Amino acid sequence: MSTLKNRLAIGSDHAGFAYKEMLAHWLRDNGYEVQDFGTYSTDSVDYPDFVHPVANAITAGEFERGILVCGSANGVAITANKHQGIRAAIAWAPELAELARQHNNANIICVPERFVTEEAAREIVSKFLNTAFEGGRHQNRVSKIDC
Ligand SMILES: O=C(CO)[C@H](O)[C@H](O)[C@H](O)COP(=O)(O)O
Repeated sequence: MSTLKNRLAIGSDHAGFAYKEMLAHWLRDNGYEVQDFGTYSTDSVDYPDFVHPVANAITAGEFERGILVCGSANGVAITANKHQGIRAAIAWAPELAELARQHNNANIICVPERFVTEEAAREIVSKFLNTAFEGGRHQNRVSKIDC
């Protein structure tokens, strides 16, 4: 049964394509419903073209959480965070994904394909999906992000 909790939006540019494909297959094998917003090859593209649709789908309430992949994760994070209500965090280690959920209530995790292994990428995404926001003092801060 499809619930918002197990529906995920995923996107990448060409430099994140391989890991986006790997992560999408792995997540589907683990029971998630994954909508792939592209890109769909390693042909050079512009990451904003594939980030904005993911961010828009989340802010529209179609998904609670998203995964974005590019070479360094910088481009996809910078772009996603232009959207009100998006809290996109870069993580190159599982601990950073965990903190992004615990302290920042991140709703998008950005993975740097060119700087982490496939296994690390899966661990990062797993931490992102399986860590709760701590609220409390952190909620006061998160509530002040959108201007
Ligand atoms: O924004 C980025 C760099 O900080 C992303 O990592 C892109 O994937 C990267 O810029 C793509 O680089 P390329 O040389 O055009 O493959």
